Amino acid sequence: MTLPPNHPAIPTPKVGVLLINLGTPDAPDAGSVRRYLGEFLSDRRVVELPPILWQPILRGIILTTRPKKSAHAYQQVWTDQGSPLAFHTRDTALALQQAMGPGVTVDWAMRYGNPSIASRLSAMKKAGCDRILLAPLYPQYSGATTATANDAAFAALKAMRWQPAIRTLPPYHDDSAYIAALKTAIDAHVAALDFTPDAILASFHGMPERTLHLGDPYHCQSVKTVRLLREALTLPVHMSFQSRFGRAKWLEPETEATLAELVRDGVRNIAVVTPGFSADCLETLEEIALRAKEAFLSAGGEKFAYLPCLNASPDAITLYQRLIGRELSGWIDQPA
Ligand SMILES: C=CC1=C(C)c2cc3[nH]c(cc4nc(cc5[nH]c(cc1n2)c(C)c5CCC(=O)O)C(CCC(=O)O)=C4C)c(C)c3C=C
Ligand SMILES: [Fe+2]
Ligand SMILES: [Fe+2]
Repeated sequence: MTLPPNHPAIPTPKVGVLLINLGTPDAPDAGSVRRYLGEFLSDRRVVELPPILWQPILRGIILTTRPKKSAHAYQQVWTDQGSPLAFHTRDTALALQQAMGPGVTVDWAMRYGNPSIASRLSAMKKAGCDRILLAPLYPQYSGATTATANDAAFAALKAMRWQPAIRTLPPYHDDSAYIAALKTAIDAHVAALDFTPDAILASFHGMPERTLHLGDPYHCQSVKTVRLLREALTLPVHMSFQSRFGRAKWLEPETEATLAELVRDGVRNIAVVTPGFSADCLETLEEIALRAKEAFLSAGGEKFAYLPCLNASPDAITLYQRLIGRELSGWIDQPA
């Protein structure tokens, strides 16, 4: 049968993996930060208030005051490669592509800002990917991170006549490969320090406390990660939540308050890790490595080290190959 002239060419089927992270402004200036925060904080998975109440506060107060302050913070961590969150996520995709070989197409996208999930899904589709694994890089599941990343992907698929088949990466907070990657990285970073920490503090991004009561598993999954880390590491491991936003009650204990309390309990030398972040970003490099350090030292602490996220390290690539290879079972001949 001859195909009609407008019939789409049928490409050779390919498997794709889309790594997804939160998103970041395009530049560290107030205008770019305002655009980014406007999109991020209008997501009802992030701020769970009726738009009729929230949008006037967002547009009238937050977006008129916060972008300038946040832009200043971004300037302190920005590099010649751009925003750390973006370039670490890009480097992770490039290294994973190398590791997985040409049988799988690995790409990356951001939930807010660029490159958008819709644009990368469309590019993958054009490149012939008919089976795509969405991989939100959040070890602990939350509606505000994992679910909204998948929502954005499904919203983009809604506009496609011929959709690829989709799978999504489950949370990996208690996966032995994740705990092993964290342990290897933490042990190596601690061994390279010029002091021996009295303790480790694992600081997770906070969430409004009501999300826990409404059934979001983020808090419990973070607690389980810490329990498993305690079993894997020799140093004592404490836990806290950072990055408070707004007036509601957030998960406790809060990071800076915990650091001050640790000093009161006699801890002088500390190493802080952020196992809930797959890549270093504003919240780790500015809030922890700069501001929390300052708070710890002013409270009477003596030595503070921030240990980097897994980023695109060989440990991270081994981890993602394992997690992703498992989810691609039946889609590729041999799980990676
Ligand atoms: C209601 C507000 C927020 C919720 C809920 C929230 C959850 C949440 N966020 C991350 C990871 C990241 N957040 C980052 C920045 C950031 N987060 C909020 C607010 C909420 N986050 C704001 C306003 C900002 C922007 C910076 C600022 O103005 O202070 C980032 C870093 C982005 C970057 O560009 O580097 C990450 C990563 C998680 C994991 C999470 C829930 C579990
Ligand atoms: Fe956040
Ligand atoms: Fe912050």
